[in-house]
Amino acid sequence: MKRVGILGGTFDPPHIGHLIIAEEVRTALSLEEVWFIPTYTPPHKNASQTEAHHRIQMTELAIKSNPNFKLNSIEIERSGKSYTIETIKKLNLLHPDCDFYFIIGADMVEYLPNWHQVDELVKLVQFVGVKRSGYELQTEYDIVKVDIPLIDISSTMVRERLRNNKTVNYIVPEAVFAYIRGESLYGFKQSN
Ligand SMILES: Nc1ncnc2c1ncn2[C@@H]1O[C@H](COP(=O)(O)OP(=O)(O)OP(=O)(O)O)[C@@H](O)[C@H]1O
Ligand SMILES: O=C(O)c1ccc[n+]([C@@H]2O[C@H](COP(=O)([O-])O)[C@@H](O)[C@H]2O)c1
Repeated sequence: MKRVGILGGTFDPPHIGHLIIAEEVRTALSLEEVWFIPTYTPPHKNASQTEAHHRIQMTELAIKSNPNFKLNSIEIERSGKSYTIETIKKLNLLHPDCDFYFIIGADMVEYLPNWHQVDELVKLVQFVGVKRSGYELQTEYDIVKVDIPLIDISSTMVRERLRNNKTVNYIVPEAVFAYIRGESLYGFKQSN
């Protein structure tokens, strides 16, 4: 069986935290690939203000230098609320040769009890949790924990910095920052 990690996310925008956790888990668990799956509408947040096509493009730019990272647009194509159980059922059907590992930060680990049909979901896919500042990795569910360096970066922080015209150089990959500037996303106005 091919061992494949999944990193689902709103990626609004993608940042180096996403790339680091994907690579740390990939190497720690000997996964062949990690598939980045942008949500259409995240189940637990307000709909993103950033159109899906921008989030897809930015995710593609973020992962392009890593041959083990792939973009999968299954949730964007499905539209509506991106319940993970629907995605996993579909992926299991489409890829019977793959064993999937769904990577989540500790914020999502804490939230797991509220996920749609979680008791069935945890039987269909192996969750992998990584630490995140301000959240506990403790859970009643049978997840694999991978120890990673703590990365205190979030898309919220990136959006906030851009709104205040602060640079996000090195916090997001260079090509993503160039895309944000080119498309004038998040209210960023280039002054230097
Ligand atoms: N710095 C980080 N450390 C660990 N996990 C992270 C980090 N950033 C994101 N993740 C995890 O990556 C997945 C996708 O995250 P998402 O795209 O929502 O980014 P985010 O930074 O959490 O966004 P926002 O700030 O808008 O909520 C989630 O499982 C989240 O927990
Ligand atoms: O299916 C659910 O109920 C569910 C609840 C919360 C989060 N998720 C998934 O977890 C991933 C991270 O979510 P987010 O919104 O923090 O980017 C993304 O793939 C979401 O679809 C899924």
